[in-house]
Amino acid sequence: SHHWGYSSHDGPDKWADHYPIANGPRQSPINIIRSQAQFDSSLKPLKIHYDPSVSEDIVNNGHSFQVNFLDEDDSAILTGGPITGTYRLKQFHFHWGVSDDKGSEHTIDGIKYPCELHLVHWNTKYANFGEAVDKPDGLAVIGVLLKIGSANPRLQKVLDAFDAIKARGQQTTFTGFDPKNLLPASLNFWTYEGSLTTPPLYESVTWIVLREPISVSSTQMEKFRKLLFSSEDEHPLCMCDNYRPPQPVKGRKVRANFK
Ligand SMILES: NS(=O)(=O)c1ccc(C(=O)O)c(S(=O)(=O)NCCc2ccccc2)c1
Ligand SMILES: [Zn+2]
Repeated sequence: SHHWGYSSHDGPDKWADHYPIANGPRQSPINIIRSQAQFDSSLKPLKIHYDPSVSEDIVNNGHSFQVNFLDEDDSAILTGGPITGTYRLKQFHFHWGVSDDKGSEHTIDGIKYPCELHLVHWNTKYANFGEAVDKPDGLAVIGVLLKIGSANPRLQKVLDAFDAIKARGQQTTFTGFDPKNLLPASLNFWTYEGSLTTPPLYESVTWIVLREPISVSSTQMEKFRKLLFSSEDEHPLCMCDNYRPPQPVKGRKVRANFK
């Protein structure tokens, strides 16, 4: 498939050339305007049960790095919130900026955060991730915003793996990691119907964006920026600004499970 990226010649403004859905009716991310979010008392609490033993490896895929999970059974699942049924954790990854003033995909009242964590889950009504990925109710992604503050010790194991996955295509084992430790204390969330934020941009994601950010220090962010988009034998390109800017809401409702 066509190579895409985040530079001026292959970045978000060019994605519609090969992925026309980029201009579709339910694209992500969006700017969440807090005053326009509607409290919905019918939203159930989010239930997140992650068995840490099913994390598998950490990979530099050339546009971010991701921690992959074994998803052959219901060891790491998401239920409740806006979704019906059971969704299995497939992977988590991040998006970040070249400086602390940008990097998140979702913005809150126009505020950009330096980084955003995405935990990708697929609906077990489908046989596997590949079957679910392009269905309107196929995926549920939890978004967690990171804001500059004290160093986050929960991120340390991830940061320590970066030397082994500096370049595109590199991977290393990454077992026993519990991403529940990356979540904030409160599971209050906004939710809306959206899409993948990278090509193929399928409109298959129920987005669940947590209201409470987690902390990350500037020093820790500098380590994210030492990763490379490029492979070992290419000219080194800093992996940063790997975020898509907010997309038109096109009449969609954003609901909140809190007032
Ligand atoms: N920002 S996001 O949560 O929307 C997202 C970003 C990247 C990816 C990815 O696979 O690289 C994914 S993914 O894990 O959902 N994979 C989507 C691409 C894909 C399609 C079909 C088969 C395999 C991968 C999601
Ligand atoms: Zn993402």
